[in-house]
Amino acid sequence: MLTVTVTHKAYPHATHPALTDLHLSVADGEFVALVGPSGCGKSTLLNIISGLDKNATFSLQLDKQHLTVQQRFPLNMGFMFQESRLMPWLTVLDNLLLVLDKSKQSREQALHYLAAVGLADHAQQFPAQLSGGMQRRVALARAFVVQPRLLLMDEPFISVDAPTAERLRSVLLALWETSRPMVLFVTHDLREALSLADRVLFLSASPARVILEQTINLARPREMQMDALQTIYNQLLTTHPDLLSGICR
Ligand SMILES: Nc1ncnc2c1ncn2[C@@H]1O[C@H](COP(=O)(O)OP(=O)(O)OP(=O)(O)O)[C@@H](O)[C@H]1O
Repeated sequence: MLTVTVTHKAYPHATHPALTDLHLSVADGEFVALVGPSGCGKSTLLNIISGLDKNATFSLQLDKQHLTVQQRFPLNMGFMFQESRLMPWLTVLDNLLLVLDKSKQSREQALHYLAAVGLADHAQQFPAQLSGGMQRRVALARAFVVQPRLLLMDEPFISVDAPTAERLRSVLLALWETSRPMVLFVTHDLREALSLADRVLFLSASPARVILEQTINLARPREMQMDALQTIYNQLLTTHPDLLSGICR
């Protein structure tokens, strides 16, 4: 179990803190979606957890052990951002090897994950030779190739067309089912959150707090359970219309 508490985060010269007293936890093997309005602090939160942002007062506990910034390696974190963030001068394979050591075993592992996302035949191509959806699949493979215990995803399927996003979500779930890392998945999109997560945490406007939590006890793939999903969706919209303002429904 990972427990996160952000006591205070303010950007220089900002009139208000970006985050105060935000608390959440993720169980082993759990897929958690974070849904909240634009600007509430979702990316800030992931940056703090990842260690990219060190200017915050916060605590991370893994199985009740406090983790300092230097001690995060047990989490073996994988990342996926709003853009693919591939190195354009490296081949697809080398983009994966960048996050691994240079052993023969790593190369095999990278090729294994490229095959798992359907890109076995594209290992020697450069990112610019791939479509946007294929580049996201490379980014997914790169996130999983480190065999993360924690995966941080910041709106990874934003600005791709709906069928491509659907395909990427099913690739993500297939990868996740094989190793079951803890996932924190940020999205504006309530339907995306409900289709993926075990638990959805709804965040308030800035500074973000968890104001509602919804457990989704439905087997995956959830396209087979549209009626049950629609019921949860309708209940949320009926019972919490104010909380869901600013979220894509
Ligand atoms: N580098 C920065 N310097 C100053 N203020 C920042 C910086 N990054 C973010 N902020 C501010 O902090 C607040 C939280 O931003 P953040 O990007 O974390 O929100 P978000 O919920 O991820 O937004 P979105 O959903 O639009 O991506 C916002 O008010 C934003 O303007």
